[in-house]
Amino acid sequence: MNSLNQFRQLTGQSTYAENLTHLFNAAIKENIPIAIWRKPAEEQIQAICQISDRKLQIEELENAPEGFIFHPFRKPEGESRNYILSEIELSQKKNEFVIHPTLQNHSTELSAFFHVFKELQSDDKFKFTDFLHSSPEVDEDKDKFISLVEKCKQYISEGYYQKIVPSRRAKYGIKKNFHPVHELFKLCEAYENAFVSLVYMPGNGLWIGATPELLISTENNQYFHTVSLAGTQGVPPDFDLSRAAWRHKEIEEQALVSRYIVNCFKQIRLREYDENGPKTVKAGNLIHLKTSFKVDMKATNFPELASTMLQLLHPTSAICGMPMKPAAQFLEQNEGYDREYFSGYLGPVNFESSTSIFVNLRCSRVYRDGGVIYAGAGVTEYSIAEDEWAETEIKFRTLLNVFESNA
Ligand SMILES: C=C(O[C@@H]1C=C(C(=O)O)C=C[C@H]1O)C(=O)O
Repeated sequence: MNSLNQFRQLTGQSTYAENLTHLFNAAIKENIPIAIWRKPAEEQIQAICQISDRKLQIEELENAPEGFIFHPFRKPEGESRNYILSEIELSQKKNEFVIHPTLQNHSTELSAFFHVFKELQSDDKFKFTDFLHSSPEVDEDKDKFISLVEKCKQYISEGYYQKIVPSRRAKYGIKKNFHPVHELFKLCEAYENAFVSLVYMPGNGLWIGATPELLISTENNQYFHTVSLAGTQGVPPDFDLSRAAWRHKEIEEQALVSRYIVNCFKQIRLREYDENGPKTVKAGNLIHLKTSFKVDMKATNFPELASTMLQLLHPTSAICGMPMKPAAQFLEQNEGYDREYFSGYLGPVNFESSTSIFVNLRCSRVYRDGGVIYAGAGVTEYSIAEDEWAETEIKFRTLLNVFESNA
């Protein structure tokens, strides 16, 4: 029997949640990259994994094979991969495995993988945490973050910067029955407008998140989109968006991000774009200000706009600061830890003629003994340090409220 039929037999009787859980467990056990995601306002979850050992570093999105980009905040040195090739696909729509033709020469690996998958179908003792590293030391000192914000403000008032986005991280415990795939389903249910993701990359760990921030997207090689998202307020669950009121600080902070995007368009002499906003949008327990930008790549004759803008935009002033290079250097010298994939970018590339790449916010890395959660806050000359601390606390709640719920 060929591998594909073997797989069909294995999955035919199970629900999508069961198949996805076993696929995830098999990927963790075999130490192979896997990405599982659900796009904003869509119902279907999608999963891909890569069993061949090709290590791709993708820069040009337009000609990339179907896959998932997973890129850290800082550009990694040397030859590290930032891409998961779609070799085995499991979509919620079909609930059946699709094996890509590129795997034809890898039948030994494929059979070995099926074998592990099959074993795991009847192994209720499997613990994904056994295959992860232990969590690092994390400095959660409030005073240190407050003085970092004060230092940002001081440098801003001296005229070196207009905005800096310092961040911090905190540890949390995970329940005994915590399983990332189950948590992913809960996040999809709780945050229908978020890009929900679960990614495992050998050597770079396991990441889960529900981000509100699009970095770039393209549809049918015709329309390009990006957004500027900034300004944050915590709101109750039934908050009426029309009642949102914004202070000068947030309006200016978000306008800076929009200006940054417009400047990127200017650099490449792109003059025709639609700009819509700023509007108030809800992201779980928070509201933000958002402006959307849209470009017709055919009419403007910019077929490589997505790759070009990805290089120019990241890291945007929503997550790093303005001007970008000195702000990145300031963070490197003063933030006191490596952000890794937090505020990097991630998303599916060239799936059904569309690419959707998001900023990795409201995310957490899961370790053997618990999780580490990340959040940042935009600091301008009008910031109050205590408020920025409170903002990072409520950003943590986006994931933690879901992880702590018993659903
Ligand atoms: C940095 C984060 O969020 C970014 C910063 C925001 C702000 O400073 O108000 C708002 C949305 C995001 O662009 C985060 O969620 O950690």
